[in-house]
Amino acid sequence: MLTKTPKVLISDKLSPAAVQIFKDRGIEVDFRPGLKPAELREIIGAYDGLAVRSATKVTRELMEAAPNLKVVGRAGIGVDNVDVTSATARGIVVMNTPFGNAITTAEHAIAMMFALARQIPEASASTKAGKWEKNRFMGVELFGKTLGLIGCGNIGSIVADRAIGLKMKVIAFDPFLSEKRALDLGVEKVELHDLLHRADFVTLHTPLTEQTKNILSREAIARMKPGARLINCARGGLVDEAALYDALKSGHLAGAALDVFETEPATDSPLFTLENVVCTPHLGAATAEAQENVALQVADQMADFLLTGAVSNAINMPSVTAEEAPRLKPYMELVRLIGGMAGQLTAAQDGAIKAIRVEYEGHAAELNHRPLTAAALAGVLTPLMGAVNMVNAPVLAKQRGIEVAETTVERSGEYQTLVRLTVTTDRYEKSIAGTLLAENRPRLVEIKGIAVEADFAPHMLYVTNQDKPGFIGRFGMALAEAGINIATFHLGRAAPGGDAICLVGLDGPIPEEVLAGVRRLPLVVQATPLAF
Ligand SMILES: NC(=O)c1ccc[n+]([C@@H]2O[C@H](COP(=O)([O-])OP(=O)(O)OC[C@H]3O[C@@H](n4cnc5c(N)ncnc54)[C@H](O)[C@@H]3O)[C@@H](O)[C@H]2O)c1
Ligand SMILES: O=C(O)[C@H](O)COP(=O)(O)O
Repeated sequence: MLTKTPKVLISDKLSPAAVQIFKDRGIEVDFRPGLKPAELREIIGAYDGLAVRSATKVTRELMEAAPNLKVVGRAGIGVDNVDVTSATARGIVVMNTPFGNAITTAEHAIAMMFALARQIPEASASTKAGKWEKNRFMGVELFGKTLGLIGCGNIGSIVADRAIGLKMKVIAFDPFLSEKRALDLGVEKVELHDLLHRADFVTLHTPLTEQTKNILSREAIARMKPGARLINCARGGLVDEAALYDALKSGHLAGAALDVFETEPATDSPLFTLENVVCTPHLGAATAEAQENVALQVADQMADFLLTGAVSNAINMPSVTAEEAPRLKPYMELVRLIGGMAGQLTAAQDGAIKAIRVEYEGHAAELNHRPLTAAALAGVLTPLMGAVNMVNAPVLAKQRGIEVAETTVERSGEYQTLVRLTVTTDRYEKSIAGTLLAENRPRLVEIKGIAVEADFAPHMLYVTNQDKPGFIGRFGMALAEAGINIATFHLGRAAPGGDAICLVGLDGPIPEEVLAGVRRLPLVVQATPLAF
């Protein structure tokens, strides 16, 4: 959430509805579709949010030039034009609008299937050319034919519904489609080789990922039923275009309808020379209704995130609803503080973190934990790795093999609400717990199982010592002699004469030589400066 007015750039042709939403929500917005990549890199540094369709390539280089960028909003579904891995590493939220153009795109796939079956584009061009070639265009019926869906998610299932209405038999290959969902949709779940062997029409509806890239390879195309027709309204990279050309040219396939291409804009392709190929320039989502839907949705989602911290439809972080965001806000601060303290103490002791556990007790147990745990991880990791936020923290923790666990205890103990964070390194385990007091004031209540009540101050000094007479006097004197004012002073101990903790709030950072002096005092075990 920002304190200054956020600024958003719209770099693709979005409906003007998006501009209006941003303005209405008090966000500064610039509408600059059609910028060249270098021009975009020049100006992106000024923006907190970037709204795109598929034309803008949100690359690592672009994001490196965008130190203020917090959110990329995709007005549409496919995010293959966004380097999500780099965005995540940089702590940038990537969100899309998963449903806004699904019906429109499914309708386009059905339109393409009809266009292929009846050669409508060629027949139209011939008729307009005055040829009246009534005998040239012999089509095929869809009735009773088998339609093979590769990918049966939002769009695939709408295509299935419409095709069943046309009395087609629908089969689907989708590893994530359950038998129950297939049954509900009225489609038969099959393996890819079976689908290729049986389908008269094959239609693609998967995202473009490392797994789906080239899913219709030369070998897969060779296995398609002779005379079959292909429809691709998903992504160009799903199909080997050279192999498709060969299969169409040889007559192995009867036709293909392509809305998407490996390289876009596609202004030249051998496929364009073939009569049995129908093409549209990535028009799947191009209806007034769909464009209005995705523009409104992406603008609202981005505004919610920038203004309130609510997160919907993010690809790379857990959701936070608009209702949850204000409830989570004070806890976000609490976990940032206790996480930051744990991280600073870990950094001071040079331990390699093996595990981080976050326990939520009482009221805290009732909250949406995933974003809180992500924020706690960010708190721990920031002192060790530099700027980490709740977007990249879980990924960084995973990359470093840190085991992350969350537990909830519904019943509250001494505090009505409590969050305890435990960091386990290769050498020790350290826990820090905090609560929220009246008006959501964060309060530290426990360190290493020892009760220590303290407010967080921007500068603190954490000292562990042996609980023996003389420490407090010498410690106070050391700071006083250096002219350092103690703002707050908090003590705790495991047992009389045992390990003790002293946490002081200071008016500013402690100078190195004073810190060294404190470390040399008798009974002091360690002294670590903390900044929040
Ligand atoms: N032409 C256009 O203008 C246009 C418009 C919208 C969407 N799209 C494309 O359509 C794609 C699908 O959109 P959606 O809303 O249906 O997405 P979705 O996430 O709802 O569905 C995708 C489906 O693909 C399945 N899948 C994933 N990997 C697979 C694999 N290896 N093999 C088979 N199935 C696999 C998933 O399980 C899921 O069910 C988008 O990712 C986008 O690239 C294109
Ligand atoms: O993935 C999508 O939503 C479609 O490919 C639409 O792309 P577009 O917004 O560039 O039309």
